[in-house]
Amino acid sequence: MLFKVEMTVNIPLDMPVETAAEIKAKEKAYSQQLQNEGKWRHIWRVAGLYSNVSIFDVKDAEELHNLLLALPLYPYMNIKVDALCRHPSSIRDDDK
Ligand SMILES: O=C(O)C[C@H]1C=CC(=O)O1
Repeated sequence: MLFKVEMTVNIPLDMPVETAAEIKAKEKAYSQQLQNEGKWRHIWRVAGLYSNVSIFDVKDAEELHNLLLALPLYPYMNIKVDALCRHPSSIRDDDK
């Protein structure tokens, strides 16, 4: 199943810079692992914001839920999820 996920990060202003850098490095490694596994299919920065729009390709909503809760930045994120389905005009074979 495909899901569009919008993540907005709000790191507390009083978090030490080194702590924030450590969490961000873990987040990057986890994100790239999921991208390599094909579960995190796309990630785009929303220009001007500490937000991304991502497409996840997972078995079901429960798998997505578990992946999102494991994000190192999860405690500092607002997350919005929308389920996607194939558009009838799509020319791509992998849009399902
Ligand atoms: O920077 C972000 O948008 C938040 C998060 C998502 C992937 C990653 O490496 O960091």
